[in-house]
Amino acid sequence: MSWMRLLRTAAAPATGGLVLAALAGAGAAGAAVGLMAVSAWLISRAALHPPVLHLMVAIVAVRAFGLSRGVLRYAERLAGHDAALRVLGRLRARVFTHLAELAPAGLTGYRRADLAQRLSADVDAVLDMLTRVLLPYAVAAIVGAGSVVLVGAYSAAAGLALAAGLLLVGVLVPVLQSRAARLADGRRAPLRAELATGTADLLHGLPDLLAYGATGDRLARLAGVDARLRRAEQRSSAMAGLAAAVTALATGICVLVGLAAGAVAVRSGTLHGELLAVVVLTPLAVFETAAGLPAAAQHFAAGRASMRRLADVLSAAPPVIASATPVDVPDGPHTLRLEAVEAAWTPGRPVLHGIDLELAPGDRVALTGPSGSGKSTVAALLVRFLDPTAGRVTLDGIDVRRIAPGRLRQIVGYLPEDAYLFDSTIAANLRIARPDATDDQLRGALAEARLLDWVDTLPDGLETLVGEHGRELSGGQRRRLALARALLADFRVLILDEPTEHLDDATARALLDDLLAAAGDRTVLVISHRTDVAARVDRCIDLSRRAVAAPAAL
Ligand SMILES: Nc1ncnc2c1ncn2[C@@H]1O[C@H](COP(=O)(O)OP(=O)(O)OP(=O)(O)O)[C@@H](O)[C@H]1O
Repeated sequence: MSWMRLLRTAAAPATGGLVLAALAGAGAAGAAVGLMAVSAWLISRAALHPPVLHLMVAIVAVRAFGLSRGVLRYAERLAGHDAALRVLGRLRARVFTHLAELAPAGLTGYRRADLAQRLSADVDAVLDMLTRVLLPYAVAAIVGAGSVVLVGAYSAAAGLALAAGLLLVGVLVPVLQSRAARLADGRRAPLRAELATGTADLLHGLPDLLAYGATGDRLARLAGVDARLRRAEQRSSAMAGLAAAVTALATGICVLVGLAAGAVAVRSGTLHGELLAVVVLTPLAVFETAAGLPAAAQHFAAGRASMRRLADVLSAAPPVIASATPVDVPDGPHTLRLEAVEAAWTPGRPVLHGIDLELAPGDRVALTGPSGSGKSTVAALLVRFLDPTAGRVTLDGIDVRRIAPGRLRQIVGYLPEDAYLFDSTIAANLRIARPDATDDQLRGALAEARLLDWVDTLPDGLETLVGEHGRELSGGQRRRLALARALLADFRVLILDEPTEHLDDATARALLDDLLAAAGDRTVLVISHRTDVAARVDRCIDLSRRAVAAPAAL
């Protein structure tokens, strides 16, 4: 998808509001030009001391232009921002939804901070594109054309000079400036992303960097990126200054040309002396409207770079595509199967080869194998984070590609090793699984996960804050809380990925026993390195004998 198509489709629903804003803006700028023209005539005419009644229409017009300018400017801001903020809201939701569709397999090529940047700053750029680029250009085009006709009607030469000055300030300078800004933005956007990811990396890895005394090196690298970014910003500011200078120069030249051409026309009798001030002063007001265009061109260059980054994310094909006509799967006991499955996260680099696996209702199966043998990939296939490149995954005999992903994930729950805990309360973390759960239901899930006794000792109970990434909890408590959340969701099939990783032996054994007891009659697939898991399950599958390196029959 091109950035232009993205902008067009994003702005299409707000066309009415944007047209209204452009008309109001043109009205406001036109009122400023009218105010200048009529005032110029009024002052010249009044100098000749005519009866005041001859000036009444002009006096009323001055008041009308003066009053309407503010009202119309307000209307432009209101309509323009209302339309642009609606576009912004819709676009942010669209980008977020697409990122959610891409996650997790489709996002491996992106860095988190970079994605956060796209979702915030790059989406915000659409607001600038509409209110600081599109509207100023529409307003300047309408008012510029009208003013050239007005001034040209009195003096063709002054009209031509105004047209040339407006083209210089509104088209030539912005085009040159946008070329320069494109070069600067080509450098600035990646530098900003590098600074954001580098800062996020530094913050996340601070304890380790401090431990190894490596902070200085990281800070120096970030300072280098910052310096390059500053230089790019300075170059872009210098261009803005140059554009402002050219605008001031063009305004002055137009006024002088208007004065010379007007004086000649007055002398030759083709222009009434009272109108000379109109020809000379009107361009001042017109250039006020055009003066914002070079800045608009800069916003355009920055906005286009952001829109390209968004178009790039939005063009990425999701790793799994939901069926347009999904098959319904009724509640009840479910059987999951992998049939001669091959899988790859990256095309051409298979991770699994010829895998068959059946999980019948109530089965307890352990999946073991060395690191990298594809255990988590099997889990990803079962919850359809990834589709097989060959073979199929079925639920009750139905290919999971024909089932709505949301429905499949209501039935099959995946508890990753690093299940995310939000920086909120215990209750809020549990209600992610079931927002309408009562406190009693939360307590029930905590009791099943053997965490209730501990929660009851806390002064704030369910309302206790768990800290960032659950930092206030021990490793075992974090796993149990994540398990309680999965139990609350009431998945019929539970996939537990390395539930006891990084725990000491005694804690790991107790947790594993509690996990399996809490799972009740659910189907459970435990992914684990631990050898003692085998004794606690019905069946044990060792992936090392079935991975790509050594494909073998089951
Ligand atoms: N989200 C992902 N994106 C890209 N490649 C991935 C992703 N997840 C896993 N892989 C790759 O797939 C291969 C198998 O990884 P997987 O995590 O399935 O193995 P594992 O047996 O679960 O390993 P571990 O025991 O270390 O967790 C690895 O080479 C890994 O790099």
